[in-house]
Amino acid sequence: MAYPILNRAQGQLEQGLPFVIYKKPKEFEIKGVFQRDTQLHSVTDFTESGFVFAPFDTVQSPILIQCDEVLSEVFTPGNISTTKNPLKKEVGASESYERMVSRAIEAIKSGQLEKVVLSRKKEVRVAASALVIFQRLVHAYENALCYLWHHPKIGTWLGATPEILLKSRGNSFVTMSLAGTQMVREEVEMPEWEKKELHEQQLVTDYIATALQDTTTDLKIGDLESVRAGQLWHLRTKISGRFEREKLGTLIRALHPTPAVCGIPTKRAKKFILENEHYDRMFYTGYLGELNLKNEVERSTNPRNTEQKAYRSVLESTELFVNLRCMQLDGTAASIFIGGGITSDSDPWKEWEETENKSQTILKVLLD
Ligand SMILES: C=C(O[C@H]1C=CC=C(C(=O)O)[C@@H]1O)C(=O)O
Repeated sequence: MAYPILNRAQGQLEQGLPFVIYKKPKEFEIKGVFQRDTQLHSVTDFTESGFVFAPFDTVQSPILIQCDEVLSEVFTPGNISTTKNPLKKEVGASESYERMVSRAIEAIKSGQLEKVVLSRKKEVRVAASALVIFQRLVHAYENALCYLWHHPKIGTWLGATPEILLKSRGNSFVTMSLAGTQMVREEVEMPEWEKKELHEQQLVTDYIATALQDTTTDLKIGDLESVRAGQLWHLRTKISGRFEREKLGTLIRALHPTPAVCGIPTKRAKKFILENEHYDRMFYTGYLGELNLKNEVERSTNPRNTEQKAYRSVLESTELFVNLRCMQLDGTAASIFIGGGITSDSDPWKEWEETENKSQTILKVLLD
């Protein structure tokens, strides 16, 4: 294996011990958090430190992998093969998804909901191992958080997500409103967005801004941007501000689940999801990442004086991502999770196609 940290992960898998290996967006480092026993730790008040893995349903506690050992290794980007042929799209499975989307549109038009994010699970057989898939992910998706997470009492998950839930250091934080999807067409430099997508994303931005008002100060809503995630474009607005460190748990609870993965109003959208999707999302559309992790930061004592030596200080930071474009791996059986936001302007067939397009992010790294 190209990286010793991957051998360490392989050893952990063989011994049936919990771990996570991951690469953050645009960073050139693979990190690993390894736990020495099989205990299932959970997060209770967000003062804990470790790697958090939270389900969509807030009724269940987030899981924590404890930092018994933390390793990191320089990552060198390069091409490794992923499939180049467009994969055959599933035929015939679309009807029940389209019916569910139509029910959601009716609920929205009748005023019960404003927006709801619906999803499904796609099952495929794979020959590649978890570690091989992880390596393909980190090479294919430079701008995503790519991860392989394992706990013997829960299972194995992998993914490449473009969405930040919360990034905080000291008293400042950044989050984002990400919604609206279209396929990349290489002949078009920048995508054009329809009213439906702009509306869908604006709903998310407005919701987040309102949800954060009581817990934060100096709230800034950034510009609307088009961002690329693999073969997909999304609309994104960065939202930043300041908060009191002791309120980290309140902030996370205010953000999750955002209308980018659940809907508006949250409670009714969640009820609609639980009653209509007919499968368990588990950790898909939950969140994952570093919670109160100590990171060494290089600082200059005086930025104007270049001769003065830099010194290292240790800062606690939290960096959480929404668990999108992910899969659960059980031996050779992979379940890929995909979904999309439904508003009154949605077209059931297009929504089905969007989930098919999103599934390519993971399918691309599964085939041999
Ligand atoms: C729920 C998913 O995407 C969300 C994030 C970005 C764009 C979305 C959309 O266009 O609908 C969704 O809100 C998913 O990819 O499974």
